[in-house]
Amino acid sequence: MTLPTITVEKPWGRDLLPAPFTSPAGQRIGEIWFQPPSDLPELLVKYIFTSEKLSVQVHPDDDQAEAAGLGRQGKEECWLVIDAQPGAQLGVGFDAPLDAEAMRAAALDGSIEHLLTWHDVAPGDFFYIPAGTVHAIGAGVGIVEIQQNSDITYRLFDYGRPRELHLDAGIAVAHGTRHDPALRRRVPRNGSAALVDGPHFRLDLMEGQPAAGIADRHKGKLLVIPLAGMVSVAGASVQPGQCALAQRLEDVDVREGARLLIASPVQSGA
Ligand SMILES: O=P(O)(O)OC[C@H]1O[C@](O)(CO)[C@@H](O)[C@@H]1O
Repeated sequence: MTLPTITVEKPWGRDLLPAPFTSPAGQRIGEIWFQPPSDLPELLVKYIFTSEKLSVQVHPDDDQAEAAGLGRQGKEECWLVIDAQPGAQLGVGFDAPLDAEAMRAAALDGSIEHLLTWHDVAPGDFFYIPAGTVHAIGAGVGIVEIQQNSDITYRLFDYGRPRELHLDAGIAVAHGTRHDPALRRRVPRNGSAALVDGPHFRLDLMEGQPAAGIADRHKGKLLVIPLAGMVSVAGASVQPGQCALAQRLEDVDVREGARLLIASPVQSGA
């Protein structure tokens, strides 16, 4: 089953989207969401296309989301860069430790942007962003984002745009620390790679038919996100730019040379 999409306007989005996406005239689209199916509600897949920086922001974990009365899921997310203009960057974690008071002051005067660790990025760069990591996606990138199905973003700084900030809530959950280098990597141009192994979901990049071992990681329903080439789920073609629900990995057929991401939730206790 191919998931329905929602196009989301964003002040940092683009007037023109890369194929196969199209932007309605006069709208600045920043995100394409694939509506989570009712029988796999834990994960949300988005494409993100930027022309300006996103807010400097942070997300809560499961316990913090629940304590705030915002649902049972926090928001851990990960990004695979699929296109990047020269000089495009992602800001993740801080260069040096920062306490809550200094973080608040830096958010208020905007200097927080310069305290983040900014990474030059290219297609194939992959980042896992645990809840509590202060981050900002930069201008001129295209990203596939796989995240817990939660829409809780606490904005700490928004470059003066007239959107709501969430300083108290954000600083309460933000870690004033560096991003763990083990949580980022450049994935190979060819071949398969296990990208995320919990705690909330598993994510694999696959080329061609599933390699041995992948079936052990994705035992139940999964989301299929083709990046290039011919992929089908239960006999129905799924194109790059689409996302489909598969009942099981055996239903996914991948033609030689095709590349795709597959994602499945980690059930608690699994
Ligand atoms: O508040 P902003 O700047 O629009 O950013 C929100 C977006 O940022 C992300 O958390 C990515 O960092 C998206 O999942 C989310 O939709």
